[in-house]
Amino acid sequence: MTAGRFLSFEGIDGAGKSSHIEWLAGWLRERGREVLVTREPGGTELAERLRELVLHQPMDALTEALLVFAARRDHLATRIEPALAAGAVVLCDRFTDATFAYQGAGRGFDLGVLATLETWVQQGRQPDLTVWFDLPTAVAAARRAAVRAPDRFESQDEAFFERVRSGYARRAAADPGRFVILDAAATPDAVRAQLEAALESRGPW
Ligand SMILES: Nc1ncnc2c1ncn2[C@@H]1O[C@H](COP(=O)(O)OP(=O)(O)O)[C@@H](O)[C@H]1O
Ligand SMILES: Cc1cn([C@H]2C[C@H](O)[C@@H](COP(=O)(O)OP(=O)(O)O)O2)c(=O)[nH]c1=O
Repeated sequence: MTAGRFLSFEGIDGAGKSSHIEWLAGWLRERGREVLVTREPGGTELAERLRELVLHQPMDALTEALLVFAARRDHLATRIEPALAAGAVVLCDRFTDATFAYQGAGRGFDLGVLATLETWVQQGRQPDLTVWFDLPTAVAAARRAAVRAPDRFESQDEAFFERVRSGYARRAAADPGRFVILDAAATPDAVRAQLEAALESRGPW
């Protein structure tokens, strides 16, 4: 049986992740792969309920970190691990790098506590590949303003998103073999071409 592959997609809000994940799912299905498209926080009934709270309910940074990891635990145990065991490619819109970027760098929450939670919850599981859609915060802000009402994160100021972007840069530097960095300020066609080239170079799929 074909081995499962776990891909995560990261970037500040408005970077273009959602727009490209569906395209990539089609690209993989054309190659005969079983694909699970999912997201965090979310991906299970319980985790989607926690997502609603995290995105809309006021809470402190520790509560926020515990809830995203609780959601992650349920998602990993009941959906991601079974899909990987069945040979699927899992495309996950955000994973633990987002926690280090948003709760860690963005909110200033203790990175050591996050690392402990990461170890407990993931028991060694990491994405095989993480695609970081990187772009200047002002470009992402302009895209967000054009399309949707902001949640608790999207309503943060530009300085917050600068910290989040730096947080992603540190995670990428610490694990360069796992990360692919895309220039997400490019046109949609150019972003897609970068993504396709990155995937081709990591095949066969
Ligand atoms: N490369 C791009 N150039 C211009 N606009 C884009 C690009 N990629 C996505 N968009 C638009 O920006 C907005 C945010 O994209 P989205 O995929 O929802 O981002 P994310 O999931 O990373 O928050 C959407 O309106 C989308 O159509
Ligand atoms: C996974 C995760 C997401 N988040 C935040 C980042 C995003 O602002 C928000 C939801 O992510 P996302 O699904 O990208 O939002 P949208 O559907 O609006 O594009 O949750 C964290 O703060 N920590 C986390 O661990």
